[in-house]
Amino acid sequence: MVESTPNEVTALYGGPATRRVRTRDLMAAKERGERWPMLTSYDQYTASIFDQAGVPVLLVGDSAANNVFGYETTLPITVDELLPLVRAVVRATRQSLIVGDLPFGSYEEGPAQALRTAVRFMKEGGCHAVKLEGGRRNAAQIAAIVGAGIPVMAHIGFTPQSEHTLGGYRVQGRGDAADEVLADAHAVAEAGAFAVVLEMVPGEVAKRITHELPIPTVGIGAGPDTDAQVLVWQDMAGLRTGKAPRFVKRYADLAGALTDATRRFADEVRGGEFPTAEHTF
Ligand SMILES: Nc1nc(=O)c2c([nH]1)NC[C@@H]1CN(c3ccc(C(=O)N[C@@H](CCC(=O)O)C(=O)O)cc3)CN21
Ligand SMILES: CC(C)C(=O)C(=O)O
Ligand SMILES: [Mg+2]
Repeated sequence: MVESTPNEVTALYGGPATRRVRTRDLMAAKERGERWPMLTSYDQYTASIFDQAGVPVLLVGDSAANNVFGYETTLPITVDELLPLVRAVVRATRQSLIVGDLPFGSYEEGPAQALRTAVRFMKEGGCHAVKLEGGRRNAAQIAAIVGAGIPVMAHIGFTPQSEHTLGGYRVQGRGDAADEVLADAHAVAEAGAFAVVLEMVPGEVAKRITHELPIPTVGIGAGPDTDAQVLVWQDMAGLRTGKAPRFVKRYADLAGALTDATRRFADEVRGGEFPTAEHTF
């Protein structure tokens, strides 16, 4: 058993904490059978809100490519573009564990490149762990980064950085292909990953992986039986409009709220109702 203090429990339940969540707290939560939430964050205000709301793990995802910078896919984003967002999220938080997502092209060349990039994320980004995509094919990269004392979150199943090989946004591991995803899951755990994201994997496959692996599984489109669940925050809060993936649940209508606020501000400026004396020096 991994030891846990009451503080660790409250952090994962979403209550007040006096210190950062650590990877061993997530392992302890798995052993207690507790599920936990994870969200992406790319800026100080959302980071601070999610941290205070008790989300134990925040991911500064390479999905900033499409959700911040307006690229079509995650492929174009660079380390230099993502690192300032990592720094912002780290500075704005006190209890969440911050994971930095290694961009496409920053780790595939081999363990040396992967370690060099991971070290930049820790030194310049100040995050507490890094994440990279790929199972067996990147197990050596995971082992090299972990060997240097940097916690790694793996990401298997549908890996957006390889969408052109996978043939688009498609569920991975259906039927016979389940063995491939299982082999990837065991490979990343053996390489030393502290957790693994399972993206768009059949629920039964994700359930089996979750039972077989000693490390926490984080599902996105992987059903209800993973140890944790992650969503892109703009999907969760309804800031992003348009058709969302089937695995998304919207918990707010931020796009609607912001559109309404914007229209009222614009109307009041046009009508001479803003500013008034109270806004004037
Ligand atoms: N805003 C946002 N949310 C995400 O979940 C997300 C990103 N961005 N960017 C990086 C990747 C890309 N991801 C995606 C993007 C789209 C689908 C999607 O359109 N899925 C459809 C089609 C599935 C199918 O064809 O079988 C779905 O209905 O789920 C899935 C995952 C997940 N990640
Ligand atoms: C969807 C999560 C797991 C991710 O990798 C990202 O947001 O970049
Ligand atoms: Mg990502």
